[in-house]
Amino acid sequence: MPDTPLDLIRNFSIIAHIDHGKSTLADRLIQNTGAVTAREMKEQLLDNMELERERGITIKAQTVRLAYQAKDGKTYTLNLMDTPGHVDFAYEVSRSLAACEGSLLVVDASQGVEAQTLANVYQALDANHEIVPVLNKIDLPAAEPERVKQQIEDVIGLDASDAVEISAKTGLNIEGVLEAIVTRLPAPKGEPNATTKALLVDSWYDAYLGVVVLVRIKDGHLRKGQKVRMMSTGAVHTIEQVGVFAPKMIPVESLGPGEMGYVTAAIKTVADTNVGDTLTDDRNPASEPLPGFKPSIPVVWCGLYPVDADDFEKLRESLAKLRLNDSSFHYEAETSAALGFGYRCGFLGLLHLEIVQERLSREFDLDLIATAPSVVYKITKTNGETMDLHNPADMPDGSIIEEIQEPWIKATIMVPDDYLGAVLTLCNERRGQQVELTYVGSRAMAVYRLPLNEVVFDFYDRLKSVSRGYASFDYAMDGYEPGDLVKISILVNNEPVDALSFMAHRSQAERRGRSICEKLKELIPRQLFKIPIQAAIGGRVIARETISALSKDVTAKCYGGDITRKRKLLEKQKEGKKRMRQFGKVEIPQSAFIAALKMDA
Ligand SMILES: Nc1nc2c(ncn2[C@@H]2O[C@H](COP(=O)(O)OP(=O)(O)OP(=O)(O)O)[C@@H](O)[C@H]2O)c(=O)[nH]1
Repeated sequence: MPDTPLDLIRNFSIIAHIDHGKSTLADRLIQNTGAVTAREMKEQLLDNMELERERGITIKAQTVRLAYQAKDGKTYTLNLMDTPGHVDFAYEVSRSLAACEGSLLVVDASQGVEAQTLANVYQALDANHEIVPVLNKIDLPAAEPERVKQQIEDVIGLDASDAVEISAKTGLNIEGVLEAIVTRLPAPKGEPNATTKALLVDSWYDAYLGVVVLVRIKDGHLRKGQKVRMMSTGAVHTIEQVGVFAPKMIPVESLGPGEMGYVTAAIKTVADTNVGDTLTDDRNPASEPLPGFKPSIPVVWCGLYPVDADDFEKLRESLAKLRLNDSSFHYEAETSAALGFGYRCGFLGLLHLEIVQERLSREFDLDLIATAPSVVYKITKTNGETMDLHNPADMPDGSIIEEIQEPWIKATIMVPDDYLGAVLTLCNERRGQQVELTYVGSRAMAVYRLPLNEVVFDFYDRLKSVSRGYASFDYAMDGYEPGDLVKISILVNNEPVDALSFMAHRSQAERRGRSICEKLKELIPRQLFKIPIQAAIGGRVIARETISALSKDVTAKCYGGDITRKRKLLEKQKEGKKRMRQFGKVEIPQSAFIAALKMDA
C-alpha cells in the first residue's frame, strides 16, 4: 500500500473550554465525512467511557481518521485527535498536541473566552500549532460572534477576523470547518526513507487485542512483522497488527510518515509502554529519540480503604484493573491503625481523584473510605536527609524537621465583575498572592499564586458558590516553597485516628482543627460514655469538643412481647454496624468520615 502523500494529510486537535461544544463538533465532523452513518452514530462517539458520557467530560485521548473530499477536488486524510479539556489532564493534552500540527479553537459565541480556553491555547502555541478559531453555538440568541472575535484578539492575541462561525448542534457551516482544516492548517512533514521514528501518544488495554499503542509516525514506517524498539527502555517487540481508527479499528499494511494509527505487539501491560517514548526499527534504529514528554506526576494523594475489610482483595484487583488503562494513576499498599489495610493512591488532580473513586464504586461495586486528600510535601530533616511526604500519618517528629516545602500553583480565574470581590476574598483566605488583575470586557481575569494544599479540599466548590457558578478556573503547578506547616492529629476518646490527620498552615491550624472537631461531634452518635474529641499539633491540644454520654436501650421502644419486631430492630442495628468503624471503645459511622473529610474549613 503506498503512503498517503504528506500534502493530503492534516493532523489536528480541538481545544475548548468545557461545554463549549468540542464533542458535538467532533461528532459532526465524523458524520459529515461519512465515517459513520447517522444511524450508527452514537452520540458523542469519542467519549466512549460510560462515565465520561454521563459526566460530560472527556478523559482519554482518542483519535479518528476521516476522509474528506475538499472543494479543490482532492481527498484528504484528516486525523482528529481528541483531547481532554480538564486541567487535571493537562499532560494528556500536551502529548496529544505534540502529535498534531494544528488546532481548532472552539469558543462558545454566547460565553466567550474562559480560563481553560486560555490554558489550552497556550499549550497549543507551545506545540507550535497553527490555530483556527471556531465560534460555536451561533444559533443561540445570546451569541455575540463579533464581541467574542474581539475578545479572542484582545486576550489571546490571535487574528480572529476569519474565525469560522458555526452551530455544531444544528450542523450549520461544518463544511466551513472542514475547508479551514484543509486550507489553513499545515500538512505534516516527514521522511519516508529515513529510519523509523514514531511517537507513542497513548496506550490502553483492550480485552481482545491486549495492549494497543496509539502512534504518530514522524519518519519511516511501521509494518506488521517489523521488530520495533522502545527507545526509553530498549524493549523489543514484534508488531502483530497495524491499523487506523475509522473510527472502528481497521488493520492496514503499514503506516507512513505523518500518519496516526495503532500497533499491537504482544505487549503485556500498559506499564511497559511509556507515553512520549519513541518507537524505532530494531535493525536500523534511530540515534536520537523524538523530543520527549515530561512524565505525569501525581500531585494529590489519598488513602482508599474498603469499608468492609473482606473487600480488600477486591480493591486490590480493581486498582490493578484501573491502572491497566490509566498509567497516570498510582497506588501502593498501606496500613492504617484505624482503617486497616488499604492503598495510598496518587492522582493528577482532584477531578482525577473523583473519577477514580467513582469508577471504583460504580464499576467495581466497592464501598470505600477515602482519607483527606493531601499534596506532596518535601521535607528536609535536621540531618540533611530529604523525603517526599505523601501521607500526613508518615510525618516525622517535629524535632527532626529542618524545613517543609509545599507545592504552589498559578491559578487563572475569570469571573463577572459582580462576583470579583467575593472571589478575591476567597483567594486571600487561602493564602493567595495576587499576580495580575485585568479585565476582558465585563469579566475580570485574576491570576493568583496559591498553595495547592489550600485548593485540594474544596476550592472549586467554594469558587462556584461565591460566584454563583460563573467563575471559571484553571491552574498550572508553580514550584515548591518553604512554609510554616504542621500536622494536625485528631483524637477520638484519646485515640489518634490517623485517617483524619491532615497537614495545614499554622495560621489555619486552629480554625480547621476546631471545625473538624465540631463536625465530628455532630456526626458521631452519642454512646454510653463521654467522648472527648480533640485536635492536636504534636502533644498540644488546639481544639476540643465533648460528646456527652447517653443511656439508650433501642429495644425499649418495642413495648413488651412483640418478639419479631424486636428481632427486626436488632437486625437493622446490626446492618448499621457494618458501616461503622471501631476506634478503641468508640464506633464511628462511615458517613462521619466522609463528611468530616469533606471539611470546608
Ligand atoms: N445551542 C447550541 N448548543 C450546542 C452547540 N454545540 C454544542 N451544544 C451543546 O453544548 C453542550 C456541551 O457540548 P459538548 O460538545 O458536550 O461540549 P464539550 O466541549 O465537548 O464538553 P467536554 O467534553 O465536557 O469538554 C451540549 O449540551 C451540547 O448539546 C451549538 O452549536 N448550539
